[in-house]
Amino acid sequence: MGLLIVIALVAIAVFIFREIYKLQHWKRLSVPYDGGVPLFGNLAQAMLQKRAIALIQKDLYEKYSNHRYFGYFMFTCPSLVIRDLDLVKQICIRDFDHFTDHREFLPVDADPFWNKILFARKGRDWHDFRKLVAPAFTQSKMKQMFPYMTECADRLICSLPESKEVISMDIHDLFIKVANDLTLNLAYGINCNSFNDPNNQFYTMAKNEFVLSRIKGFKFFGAAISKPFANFFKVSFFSEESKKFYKKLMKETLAYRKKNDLVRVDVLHIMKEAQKGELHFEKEDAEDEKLFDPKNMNGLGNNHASKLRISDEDITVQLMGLFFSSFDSFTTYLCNCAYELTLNSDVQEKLIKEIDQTWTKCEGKITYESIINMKYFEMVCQETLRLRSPTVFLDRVVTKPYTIPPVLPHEKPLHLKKGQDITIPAFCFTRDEHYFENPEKFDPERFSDENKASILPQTMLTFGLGSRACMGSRMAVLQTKLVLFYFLLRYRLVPTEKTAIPFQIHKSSISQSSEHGYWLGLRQRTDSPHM
Ligand code: HEM
Repeated sequence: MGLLIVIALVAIAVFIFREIYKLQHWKRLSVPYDGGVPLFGNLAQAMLQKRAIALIQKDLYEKYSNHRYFGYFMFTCPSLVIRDLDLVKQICIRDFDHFTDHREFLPVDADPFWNKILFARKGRDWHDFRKLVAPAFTQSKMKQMFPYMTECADRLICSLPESKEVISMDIHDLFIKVANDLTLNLAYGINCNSFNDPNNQFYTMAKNEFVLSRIKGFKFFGAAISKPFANFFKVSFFSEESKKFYKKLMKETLAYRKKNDLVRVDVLHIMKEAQKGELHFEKEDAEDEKLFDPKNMNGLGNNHASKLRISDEDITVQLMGLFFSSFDSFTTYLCNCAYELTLNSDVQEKLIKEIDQTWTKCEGKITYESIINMKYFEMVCQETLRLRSPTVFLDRVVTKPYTIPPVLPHEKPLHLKKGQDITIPAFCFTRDEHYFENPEKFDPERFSDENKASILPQTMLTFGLGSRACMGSRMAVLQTKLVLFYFLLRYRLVPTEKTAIPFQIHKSSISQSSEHGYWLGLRQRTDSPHM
């Protein structure tokens, strides 16, 4: 017993010493930094739910306004925060081969399944996998899937209740059902109406699995501060039950298609094409090819022959990732856009006018081109991506040693070792007056033809930058437009007593969602050309 106590005390002492030593990381590298407490680093206020991570980063970003970078602690992990836009470009694009990976969210030993998702893959394995699936979300594929998206969005919005009164609701509840039904349709070709039948197995499973709960948050915090904790408790991103559910769903869908000789171009079909090595860029996807294709790495370039094959498990996890993105980032984006339209009725009216005109011009038969060519809609979506982007920061890990040469008089060469964590504070750039005048104002005119040239691409990082940028950005924006299109054809959004004004960023979320939900009013339109 006595020996056990001694061992425990020694282990605790070693742990504390390591934590204190880690907190000196930036001092040893002569990088400016702002303290941090053991275990929580600079995020203690976020853990106590007193200040959102976005705002903690913004405080530091403003404090170090004379620096191109500064140090901070993401829990126990020392991370270099990049303030300078040229450095952002260097890291994400020019010298990308030194920064090819994301930080490890869950160790492979704890959760091998999660580590098969493209986002979590590393180095050469990531490169080869991305190359195989890159043509999956291009313009030509979106066009092929467009009729399903339209039909689904229209059907869902049409099944909302009729009412002469303003309907007050948390629009997040509504959009999460939309996200479920749209994703199920796009991924597996399954039609489902979660408004009419909120207890259907697909929605129940997805809601339990993809809406992050406090318990999951606690598990992930444990994993973030201690790899042994993650490995010991086998902390995993998805539950065993949901893995089984989605594996079975895939198997049954494929069997049904085979039996009935059915071909449907959806994400499952496209992934199966990639598995057979039959997925390629189309001629019209030249722009996407530049965007989605990963860059050559470590000089191996295109001559490297990949032996990588896509397994059924790989497909299952990518489809679950699609659900997660839809439930999390896509729904937040949609809610934030609806919120800003509610508060900015002049913008909403202008958009409704454009929607009505488009509907009338197409005689109710909406096409891909008609949505893409709506200029004001694009401006509204871009401004939402700026002011209310779900993405608060990007992350990278140094995968090959790198030196940041000095530029400012007070700087020395900064040698970054392999494994050094990097944070790119996307939220802070969108709130910086150097880049956006009156940054807290929702103003789609920033993205008009006359004004948009002055916006620096590195300040708009919702979907990331460079070879690791989001592959679903086109799909996310297209779906957002379609849902809002059909929604605003039938309803106007108005504030109610319960609408949280001003917007407060959720204090325990890593994305920019609202602390007090999205209580908005829906007023049925009497002037709609849809009637
Ligand atoms: C509004 C919704 C979305 C937002 C804000 C978003 C944001 C992001 C961000 C910030 C990244 C990391 C980029 C980087 O580090 O440079 C990312 C990666 C990724 N996203 Fe999205 N995403 C959204 C929706 C989607 C959807 C719907 C899909 C699926 C079709 C998707 C698929 C991916 C994939 C596969 C990656 C990993 C790319 C790689 O590592 O090579 N995303 N996303």
